[in-house]
Amino acid sequence: MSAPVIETRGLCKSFGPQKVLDGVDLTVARGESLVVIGGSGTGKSVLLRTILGLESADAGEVLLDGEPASAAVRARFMRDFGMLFQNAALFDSLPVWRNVAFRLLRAMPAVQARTRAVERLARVGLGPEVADRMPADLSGGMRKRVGLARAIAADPKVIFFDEPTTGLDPQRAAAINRLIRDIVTETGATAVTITHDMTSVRTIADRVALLDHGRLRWQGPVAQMDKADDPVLRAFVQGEPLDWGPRAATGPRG
Ligand SMILES: Nc1ncnc2c1ncn2[C@@H]1O[C@H](COP(=O)(O)OP(=O)(O)OP(=O)(O)O)[C@@H](O)[C@H]1O
Repeated sequence: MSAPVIETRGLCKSFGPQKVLDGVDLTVARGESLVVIGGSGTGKSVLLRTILGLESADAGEVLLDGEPASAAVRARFMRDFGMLFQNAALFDSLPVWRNVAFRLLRAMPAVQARTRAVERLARVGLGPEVADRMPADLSGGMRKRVGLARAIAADPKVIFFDEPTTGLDPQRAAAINRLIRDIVTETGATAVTITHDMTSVRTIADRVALLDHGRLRWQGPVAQMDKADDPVLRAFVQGEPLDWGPRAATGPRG
């Protein structure tokens, strides 16, 4: 069996006195679609950033393709990596096609990069007329599609999706979820998604990991998520309200 594409061992990260990651052991197998869920502020983004080397861990390690994530290993990993950012993170001064082709333009002539960008736009349901528009002229759903086209432009083997449905209405969110699932299946890419949108989880995930209080509290195939008897997972999946009121310390949940 090949080494996991991503593995974290005992990953810890604090900000001042706040312990955000407290020994996270995570593996992502080649070709699987893992969705990391957890409440707001539970450290999902910090976990992603630490895997990518944008934050340094206080303890523990990250392995990429089975090797400790040195600068050289990260550089190799990033060559086959694509990411859809939460707010699509498009460059507002560049037309759509240049956003999509941003990395391609370093590797091929502009004409070829533009052709590829138009193909990728088509894959996410956007016509060639969108290629020359500016990001500011697009709706939120279109921007997200452009972000997705950019994420897949260079045929990545690993794709991260950071809150892919944030800011979209339910129908556009469902369309993005479907696109992500289809693209991941088609390309065989390894995918890691962070979200608290349960519709995304059900559409995108092969496997689910619940982050809670700095640790992975539950992991398993998406099909087992509804049968699991972990109370924190159940509360999250069913969207039970958090108790923030004055009774929270002493009274029942509610
Ligand atoms: N650079 C930083 N400096 C200080 N605190 C930080 C920093 N980055 C994150 N944190 C804190 O770490 C905690 C986890 O943040 P993180 O963004 O990972 O949460 P999240 O699970 O992704 O939340 P959400 O679902 O709301 O995006 C939060 O309390 C946040 O304030």
